[in-house]
Amino acid sequence: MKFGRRQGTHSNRKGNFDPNDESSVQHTKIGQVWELYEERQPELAKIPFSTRLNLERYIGIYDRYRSIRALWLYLGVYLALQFVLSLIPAVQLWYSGQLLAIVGSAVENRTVDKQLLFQVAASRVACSLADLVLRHFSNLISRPLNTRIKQYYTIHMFGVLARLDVPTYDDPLIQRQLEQAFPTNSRQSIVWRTVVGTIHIGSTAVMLISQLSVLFRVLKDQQDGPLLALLSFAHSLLSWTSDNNSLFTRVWAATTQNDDFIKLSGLRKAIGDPAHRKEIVAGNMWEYMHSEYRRCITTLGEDAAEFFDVFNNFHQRRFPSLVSIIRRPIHELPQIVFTLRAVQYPSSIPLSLASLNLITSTTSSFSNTLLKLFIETGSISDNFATIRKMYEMIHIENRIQDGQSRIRKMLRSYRWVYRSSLVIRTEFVIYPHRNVSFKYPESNSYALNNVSFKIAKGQLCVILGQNGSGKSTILKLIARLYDPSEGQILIDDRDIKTLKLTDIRRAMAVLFQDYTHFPLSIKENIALGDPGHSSDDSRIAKAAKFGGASEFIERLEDGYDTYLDRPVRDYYSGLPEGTMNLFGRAVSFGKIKGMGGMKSSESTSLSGGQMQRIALSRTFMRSLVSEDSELGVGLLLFDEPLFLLKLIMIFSTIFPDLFERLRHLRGQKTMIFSSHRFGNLTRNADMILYMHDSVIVEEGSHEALIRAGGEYARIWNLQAQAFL
Ligand SMILES: Nc1ncnc2c1ncn2[C@@H]1O[C@H](COP(=O)(O)OP(=O)(O)OP(=O)(O)O)[C@@H](O)[C@H]1O
Repeated sequence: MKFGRRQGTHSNRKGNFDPNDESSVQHTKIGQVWELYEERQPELAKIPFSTRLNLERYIGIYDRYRSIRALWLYLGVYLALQFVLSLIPAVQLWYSGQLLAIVGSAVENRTVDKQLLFQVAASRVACSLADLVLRHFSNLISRPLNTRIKQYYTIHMFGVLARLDVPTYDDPLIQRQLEQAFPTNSRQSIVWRTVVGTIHIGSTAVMLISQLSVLFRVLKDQQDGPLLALLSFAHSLLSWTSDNNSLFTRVWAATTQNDDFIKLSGLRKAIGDPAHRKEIVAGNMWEYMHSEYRRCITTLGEDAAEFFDVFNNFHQRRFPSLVSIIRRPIHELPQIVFTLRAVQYPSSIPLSLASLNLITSTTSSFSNTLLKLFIETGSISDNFATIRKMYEMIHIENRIQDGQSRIRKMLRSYRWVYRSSLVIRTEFVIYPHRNVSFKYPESNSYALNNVSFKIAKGQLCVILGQNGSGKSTILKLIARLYDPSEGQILIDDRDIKTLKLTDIRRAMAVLFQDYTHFPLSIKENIALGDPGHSSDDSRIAKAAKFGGASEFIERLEDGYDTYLDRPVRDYYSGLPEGTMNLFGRAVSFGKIKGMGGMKSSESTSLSGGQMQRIALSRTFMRSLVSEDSELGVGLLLFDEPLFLLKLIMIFSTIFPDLFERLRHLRGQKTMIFSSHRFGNLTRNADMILYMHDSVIVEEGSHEALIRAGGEYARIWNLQAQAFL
């Protein structure tokens, strides 16, 4: 059998545009690898400012910026500087016109007004110095402006990201918008780029209008002045249209379905990623990978490149367009007009030469400015749309909607009932699942199918079942990471959806199977279990002790301050260690690294089990809250915690009464374990839910299930002895 890619299955998920819709999308194949899809624009939309500006959108953004008051002073000065800077070319042009007048009168009267000439020359020098100084100040101001805007924007985006729940965050549409609005490696924020771009468009417009009016005044009395100006402008405009192949102003996307290129990219990624190094070396994979890499590159030739490189080559290979061919003779026309005029009226040569020089230099700077203006207006409206999206993202509704009832209120009422037994702090008494069914977003099959069960307060429940049977999903629904597609989950007879999410989350501690480590210190990693006590070192140490992590943490060089994966990389110069530099000195970083306290490795390796102990300590940190808080953790959820299960297995053989003690230690806390393992844990569980294919097939205590003689009993008899 040969594996193959499914053909013709373009995704129709939300947010993907359909490349088969040829009426709105133009498809171009760029070489063997890349497919470019461009949105067809109505002709009118290619003209900047032709589409209606929706002012209300921008006013909304302005309102938000009003809150950063310090910005406005900087911005005012920046604007004033840009305005003055945009007038300087017109002033310079005016002085050039004065020079032209001096040349004209010199030709006519054979005398030069020396004083005026010096004045004009000095003024031009002054203009260019003023330009230099103003630009310097403008750069000085732009730095703090950029930093402040970027910081404001970063905090905003952190908030946007932090508040999203699991299904919302996982939505590919949201992911794409986040990537767009929150580029990770850009030095300038899109907001600052847009502010600068908008100001630049304004100042360019001022510059063009002021230059044009001065040029008109200077040339209107010159012979052939208007004609020469017209020809030069025609050339500038044509050069803009013929160069306008750029992708800047269009909506486009490029993809590839080329197997060799995809494989080549995968191989390149794998070889450069330290995570794969162990397997590559131990599995002796490098020879195969190298030969495959070579084969793919050889097959694809020049096309084995990223999109922009291939796209540029593609355009360079194309024959010049008709417009760019016509552009060449038009470029020479002003010279031809000047030559003809000079033959006809030799005496006018100096003046015509000066006008020609003035016009060509002005129009070439015009054409550049115009080109930039067109590009910027095209991309600026996209930028505004992106910024607006970015601000609106704070209003993205989480898929999991918050409830209104405070658990604290429930607690009070229970306190009243249980006045005599104040030990009871949490009232997470029962967790019934009522006919719950659930499908993951974007999935067509049930992960849970009509599941019902009931767990009483303080019970130890073990959910058993094979891979993919739905165990973790139950825990995720109890933690309200997702909501059931059908049915209800009740806590103390209240629908979990009506309870405040913060209260639910505060009242439970979860250790997920696919737990993660945050790129923070070990101390922070544990403290995040209970952020309210993050500066309480003794509590963190206690949690680490419970989690079985304290011993190895204390042995680490930096102890609790160790970073497992340091999020900030060190920078080194590019000279390779062990080689000679230009002056014959051996390149060695040893001394520098020693002085700077830089480590040879930027990550500290721990074993899988040790990693799990840190995650377990975080869970215990959370459950310690219950010891001195009014609303403590009442429910502990453990998703296949291998380390904990192993510990329980070992200790239960040494201390036969372990489960009694656990029960006592646990107090009123309810515990739910998801596990594959049959053993002491299941034997001592108050309740076992045995799952198969998204359904609970058996339910009860160990004894009851053994008596029932079903699947649980069968597997217990086959396997359990090994785990005891
Ligand atoms: N995020 C997800 N998106 C789509 N489907 C998912 C997702 N997570 C799990 N599933 C699917 O839901 C079903 C139940 O998965 P679940 O993780 O609950 O199983 P499990 O019993 O915990 O398995 P394991 O013992 O391997 O952890 C599986 O078919 C799985 O493929």
